[in-house]
Amino acid sequence: MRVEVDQVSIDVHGSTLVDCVSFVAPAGATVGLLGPNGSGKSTLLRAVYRAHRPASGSVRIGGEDVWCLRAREAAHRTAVVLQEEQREFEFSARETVELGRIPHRRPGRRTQGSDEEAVGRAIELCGIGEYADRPLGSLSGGERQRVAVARAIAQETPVLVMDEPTNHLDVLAQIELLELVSGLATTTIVALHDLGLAAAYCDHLVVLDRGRVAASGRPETVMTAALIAEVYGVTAEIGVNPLTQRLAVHLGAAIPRTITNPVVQPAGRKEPRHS
Ligand SMILES: Nc1ncnc2c1ncn2[C@@H]1O[C@H](COP(=O)(O)OP(=O)(O)OP(=O)(O)O)[C@@H](O)[C@H]1O
Repeated sequence: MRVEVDQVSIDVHGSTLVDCVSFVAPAGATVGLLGPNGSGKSTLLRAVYRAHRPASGSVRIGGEDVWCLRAREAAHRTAVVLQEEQREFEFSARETVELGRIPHRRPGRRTQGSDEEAVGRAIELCGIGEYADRPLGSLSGGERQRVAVARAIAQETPVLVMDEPTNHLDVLAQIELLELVSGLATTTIVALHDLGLAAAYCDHLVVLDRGRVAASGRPETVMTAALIAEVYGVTAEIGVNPLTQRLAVHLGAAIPRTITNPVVQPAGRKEPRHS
């Protein structure tokens, strides 16, 4: 299902955290949302999964504005994996994955066969069968993260929103997760910090810088040394990974900042991150 983010601006306590952001995630695409700490990725994602109403602009999923959908309809369209999920730690991993089926249940109805199938499939896809019956509180951060992904997959939505899902994961688990996500038929919007993984596994990248889109497009066009220097302030070289033939990002060093007397900046003007 296609996701259209159209001129979305988000204000919190009088500050504009996301400023007129637009992009389209075609049906089935994996879109990587990049940007330094505090650039507005999580805030923008909250508008996509209908947790924060934008001050202006719209998010349309399958052509419908998410704020015109009832909560249940929205939960049928979008599943979410957040950075640090607060869950009931006494629930088992399997019970946590079963929570993904709640939007599919009629009030008062028991679990159906289709629920069990979806949960079983998600547990297998995410490789969590070994500890499916252990309480969440006894699992490592990485294991809990996989359970959160399995819960979202069990929800069987056409759209998946993930906020830094590779946190806590070892290198193998990070690669497995991105291979899994990029292979799903769902439209996925995923906030990532690892530029190499984003370039290698996403179909489209959107780079935020201080709440605005600094670049958007296919990884080959977006992921340039100039963009990384401008947005992150780090030297970089872009190449091809000889093992995978995918795009590779080699990071160099921090570019020294030149301080240009911030005291005399006119009100409202943003100081360049680097010069
Ligand atoms: N409720 C709030 N009140 C005030 N400022 C906020 C609020 N929520 C977020 N911010 C600020 O908005 C900016 C964007 O935050 P956001 O969490 O969206 O960034 P991010 O790109 O996801 O960052 P990170 O990569 O560190 O997770 C930050 O400077 C943050 O401090």
